[in-house]
Amino acid sequence: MCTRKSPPQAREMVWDRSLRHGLAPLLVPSVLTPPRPLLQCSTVLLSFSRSFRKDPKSRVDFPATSVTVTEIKQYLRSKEIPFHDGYSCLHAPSFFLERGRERLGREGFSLFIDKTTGQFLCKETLVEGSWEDLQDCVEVMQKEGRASLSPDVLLGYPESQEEQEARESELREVQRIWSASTPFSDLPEEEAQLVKTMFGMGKIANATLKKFGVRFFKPTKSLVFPWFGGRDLALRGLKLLSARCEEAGGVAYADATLPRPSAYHNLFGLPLVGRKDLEVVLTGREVDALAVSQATGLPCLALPRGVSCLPPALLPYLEQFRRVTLWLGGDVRSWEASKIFARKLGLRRCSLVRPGELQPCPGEAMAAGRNLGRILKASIPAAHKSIVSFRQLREDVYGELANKEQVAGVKWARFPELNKILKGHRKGELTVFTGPTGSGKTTFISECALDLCMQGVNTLWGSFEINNVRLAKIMLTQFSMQRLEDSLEHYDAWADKFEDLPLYFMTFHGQQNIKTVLDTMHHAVYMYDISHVVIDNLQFMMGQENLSVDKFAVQDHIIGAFRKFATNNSCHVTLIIHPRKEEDDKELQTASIFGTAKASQEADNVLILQEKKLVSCPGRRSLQVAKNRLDGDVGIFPLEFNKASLTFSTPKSKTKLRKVKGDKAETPETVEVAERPEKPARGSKTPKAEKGLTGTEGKGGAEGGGKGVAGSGGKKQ
Ligand SMILES: Nc1ncnc2c1ncn2[C@@H]1O[C@H](COP(=O)(O)OP(=O)(O)OP(=O)(O)O)[C@@H](O)[C@H]1O
Repeated sequence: MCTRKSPPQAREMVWDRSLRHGLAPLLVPSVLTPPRPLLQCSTVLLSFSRSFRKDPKSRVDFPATSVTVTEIKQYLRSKEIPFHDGYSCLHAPSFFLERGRERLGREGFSLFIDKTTGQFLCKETLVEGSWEDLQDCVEVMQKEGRASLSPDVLLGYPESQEEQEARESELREVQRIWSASTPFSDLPEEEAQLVKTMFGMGKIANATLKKFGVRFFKPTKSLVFPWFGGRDLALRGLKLLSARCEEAGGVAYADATLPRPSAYHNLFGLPLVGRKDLEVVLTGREVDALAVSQATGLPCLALPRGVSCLPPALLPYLEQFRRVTLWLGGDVRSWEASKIFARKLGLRRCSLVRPGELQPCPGEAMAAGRNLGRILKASIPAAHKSIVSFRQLREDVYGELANKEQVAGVKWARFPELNKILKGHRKGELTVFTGPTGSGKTTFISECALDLCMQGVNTLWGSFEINNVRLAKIMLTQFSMQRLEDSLEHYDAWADKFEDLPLYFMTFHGQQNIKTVLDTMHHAVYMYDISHVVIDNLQFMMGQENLSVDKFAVQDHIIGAFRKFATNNSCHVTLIIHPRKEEDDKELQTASIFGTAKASQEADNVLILQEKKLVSCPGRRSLQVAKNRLDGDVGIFPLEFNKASLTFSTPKSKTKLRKVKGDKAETPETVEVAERPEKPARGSKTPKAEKGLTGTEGKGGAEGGGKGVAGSGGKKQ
């Protein structure tokens, strides 16, 4: 919605800051400096020379130094600052409040310090900053013998004129839409009912809509959800939800926010929560919050970006609740998200509504006449023990069986062949990807990851070989499907859309220490709910390890660490590994992956970019799935490269079908899939796979597609 541009200088400044912190949001949109949301932006302490740029992203940067909760506690104790250990934050008395203004007792503690990042927020004055800012404030106070500090002691950089104009024009737009939209009680009854039906909230009363301030914007036929925030509960922004009837019969919903999603930190319903409320229901959609609130009378909040993320900046606002029930939706994705968010919120206080036929999302449950209170009562505690019985697992198992398609993961839009073989992209898995040097590994994985990212998979890139500008250029070209060099006038329009993708880059380049990389990945998962990390490539983590140790052992250690990370964080890791030196005319096999068999054992999926070095057909590539832990189907399909858009596709003309020979797949002319093979006896060949089965002809080939896979069936951690 916002199209203003920032001057190049502004972009550079933000970029530099991100570089310093090791993690950069893509082409940071300083462009869209939003109205200051619930939180103040990062700040500069006047008494110090260290400075921070005031930009909307600053609050989500990677900390210059990581801090542990033990260190935070030790520091507070050493400074004799009382604190209370909360769920995601430590609570302390705010020193930004004048003496006497603060409320007494623990309940009055209004300074919240994130236990994972050290980031702080004073909920009374809305001053916020990094862990370093907080220490600076304490030092100044103690040095000057003061009991409190004025909130103004922390100042942000002044906005550039352009930034200020952009912010003001955005605010005007928010106000314009808000005043032009109509409260439901002012709509003719018939029209109001029609709109409600269109948005699946036929049973929501006008009184509920009024309580939450929901309106209708006629020009775009959208629902308007307001964001009231700040100390004065002023209008900070809004979300517009539109509905469109599809030809197939369903209704498609689309939303847009002002400010843009990365700065839209509205916990919808927050102004209705009382200071003393101890229980809350979290939903993924505003309409669901209305349903829960109306049906149960419980405090209910909707997350600003649904199931895609829970920004840590919102955590202080959820600290007051002793019980949080997550009812994010009725599908597997919502279920996975609720388990991940519960970890951030503190497992002990969270319970989850398990999606199921009788437990769809709240809006649907209400429409179907279900008892929402009863569904909430039946929610299950998020904390689980490490040893469970089948009784505790049986619902999970049933859920997986009943929702096979959703469990199979996110489908690629550009690679239907990959869906046929791998079924989808799933959280918590490790994919190892290899291919000859210079064959196009980075280019291919870039498009594969972009495809998923465009469908809402929050993605983090670790590109150690090529720098982020080049990588972003490749991705933007793939995104726009054209040579942007030839149409620079379209650059900004595409870049605007590209900026809204949930895409982040580590700013490392060249050799990196595995611990630093893993720390950054952990941080990104916490901050942005990353669910796909791409590492290009493993060899760049080998150099800094102790070289007196066998290099294969080092590689195995690194692969083990990524495996563990993927499992523990429900995050998919795609790891590019170079192959060993092979003869040029030979196809690669799983065993060609550099190092020991550990990579293929630990991986859930092994993908190989095969390159056929034919004089008659140079540059011919195909993608082989050599291992697929989900259901064992393996196969290979040809890829055609479009040099202008840097994209891959399957050639349209179908020619002769070639056979898959176990791991040694010949370059095919069309898709070939071999179903999961029976395990061969030790030492024997994989006869059926070697016969080259395709389609559903039979079962052959080991997990990994055949003889090249050493120790297939390696255990997950
Ligand atoms: N199928 C293809 N046909 C021709 N050129 C290609 C193909 N795929 C990629 N390229 C081009 O080849 C070059 C190298 O591609 P890329 O960097 O993706 O390879 P890589 O396998 O990742 O390389 P490395 O082994 O150095 O990591 C790029 O300029 C890219 O545009």
